[in-house]
Amino acid sequence: MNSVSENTVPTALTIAGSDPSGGAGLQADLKTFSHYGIYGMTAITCLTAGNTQGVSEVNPIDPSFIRQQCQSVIQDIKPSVTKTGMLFSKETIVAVADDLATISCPIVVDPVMVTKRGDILLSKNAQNYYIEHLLQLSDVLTPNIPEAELLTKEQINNSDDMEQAAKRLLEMGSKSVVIKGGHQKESKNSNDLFFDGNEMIWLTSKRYPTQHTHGAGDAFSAAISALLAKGKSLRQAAEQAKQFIIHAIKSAPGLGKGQGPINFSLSHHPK
Ligand SMILES: Nc1ncnc2c1ncn2[C@@H]1O[C@H](COP(=O)(O)OP(=O)(O)OP(=O)(O)O)[C@@H](O)[C@H]1O
Ligand SMILES: Cc1ncc(CO)c(N)n1
Repeated sequence: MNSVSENTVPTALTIAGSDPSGGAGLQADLKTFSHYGIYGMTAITCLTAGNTQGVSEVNPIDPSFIRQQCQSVIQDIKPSVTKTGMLFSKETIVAVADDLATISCPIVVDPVMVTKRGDILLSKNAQNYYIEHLLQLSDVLTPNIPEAELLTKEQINNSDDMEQAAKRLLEMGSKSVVIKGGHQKESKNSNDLFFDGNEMIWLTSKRYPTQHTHGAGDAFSAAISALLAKGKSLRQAAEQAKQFIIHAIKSAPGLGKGQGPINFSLSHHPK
């Protein structure tokens, strides 16, 4: 095998599903990487027929072909960071874990399972495969609240519960966690929680009265990934990604008939 040459620019590989409407999934990841000047690469896990109104169909890619895509990339261009998004099936989680175990770069695992609308993006009971195969490989785990509940098997009703869940997810194997707080619809705030086993930090924001947050979770995790690729610390990456997502939600372009995408063209936002 040829050795992988050193990169001239930071790079990021996303192992994720496709959202044809362009606001979520690998499309959100690539747009976010570009915002930060990161060269983005993809291994596609599934094709969704989805848009701002929901996901109507999922067409999974054969796990052996997902591995082939990963290998094509990593044997050629070294990722500075690797992120996982929608994996959809148990078989894909296991296949992707095998590839991640051989990669020497920070790994961001976004355990995509369920959207705010309730679309199921992971087959039933597959969360246990995340626990067995992916948690211990992740440098940063970025669940939303329902995903953190499914992983810890504990309900989250308030910020104390979020703090307990963060501690539990580290005990379960992840090196650090950012729990995304966007699902607390009754709250005035949309606060996320960062914990690396040492520092526990609330990433605070008011909750904007908007439904245009399609793909916000993907973009937030992608921004953390991009900032890690640029050499930021975990804490800096989480804090700066939070500012990015606040601006991207505030200036959403208002596209689509449902939950519209965020704004990926933040020319004035610091990178
Ligand atoms: N209405 C809102 N106002 C401000 N911030 C928000 C709002 N909704 C979500 N966020 C922020 O967006 C980011 C994504 O959080 P969320 O919990 O929605 O993730 P998610 O469910 O994975 O998203 P998705 O599945 O839509 O990609 C977090 O930083 C969260 O705080
Ligand atoms: C492909 C894909 N990945 C992730 C999400 C969650 O935002 C979505 N809606 N679609």
